[in-house]
Amino acid sequence: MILDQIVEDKKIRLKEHKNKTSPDEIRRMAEEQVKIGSSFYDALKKDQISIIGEFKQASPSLGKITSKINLTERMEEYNASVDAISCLTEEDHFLGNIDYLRTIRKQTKLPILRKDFMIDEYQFYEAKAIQADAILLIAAILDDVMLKDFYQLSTELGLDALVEVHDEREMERALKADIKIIGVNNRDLRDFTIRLDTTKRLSAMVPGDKVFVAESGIVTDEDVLFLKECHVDAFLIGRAFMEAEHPKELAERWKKL
Ligand SMILES: O=C(O)c1ccccc1NCC(=O)[C@H](O)[C@H](O)COP(=O)(O)O
Repeated sequence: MILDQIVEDKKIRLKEHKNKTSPDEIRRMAEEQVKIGSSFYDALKKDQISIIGEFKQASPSLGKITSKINLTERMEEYNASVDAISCLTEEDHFLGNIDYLRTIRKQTKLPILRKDFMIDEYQFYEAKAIQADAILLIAAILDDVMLKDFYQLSTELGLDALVEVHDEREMERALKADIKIIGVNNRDLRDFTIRLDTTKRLSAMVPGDKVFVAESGIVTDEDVLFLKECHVDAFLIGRAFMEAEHPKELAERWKKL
């Protein structure tokens, strides 16, 4: 499965990162950071629907999405219309980079989610050092012990954690670990098919005190209306915004629907 390949490539990248900035140094950098971004949790836990606008240049399912985007113009639109930013920092499959997140940080006080494949403590200190406000934990690549330990480490570092699940079993694991922010990825990572019905199916399991996020495959008004019926707190939107000339228009329309 693609996740196995991504994790293998991530291990190689991790070695490179650790050679460039040692674990001791990255911890020191993390400790020195003063928080700039607002709370990711608070941005999603509102009465109205929230939108997380993603920056991603490519993905395994879509290939290259954009040629060259004007980051400053995009950030002006995101700053005026979305509630949080998601920034891919994975290099090999999404063409992301931690420097990309650093650049975005300079242009916003909105909370930033570091979207990556977190498999090692080092990445959490790195996320803090580059001034991310939240990280993604993918249940499919973490066992229960790793999920618990990484969640605790995130909390200790003042990072919110969005825990991503794909099915009932992973949802049960997230609930058992008492995770506050749970996202359902509608993309089946075995064949990349999108089924928004996954959010609907799993919504029945989510207690009202959780922040519930629908991720992936949200591109039309009908998609937004369907997911609003599933009582989600937030949408995470990548492709539709990256391909739109003006993501602000889409975000404003979808909030009002
Ligand atoms: O999108 C992929 O191909 C993919 C493959 C393997 C792991 C994760 C993948 N996607 C990451 C995401 O979660 C999406 O970037 C995010 O939910 C936004 O999705 P979309 O709005 O469909 O671009």
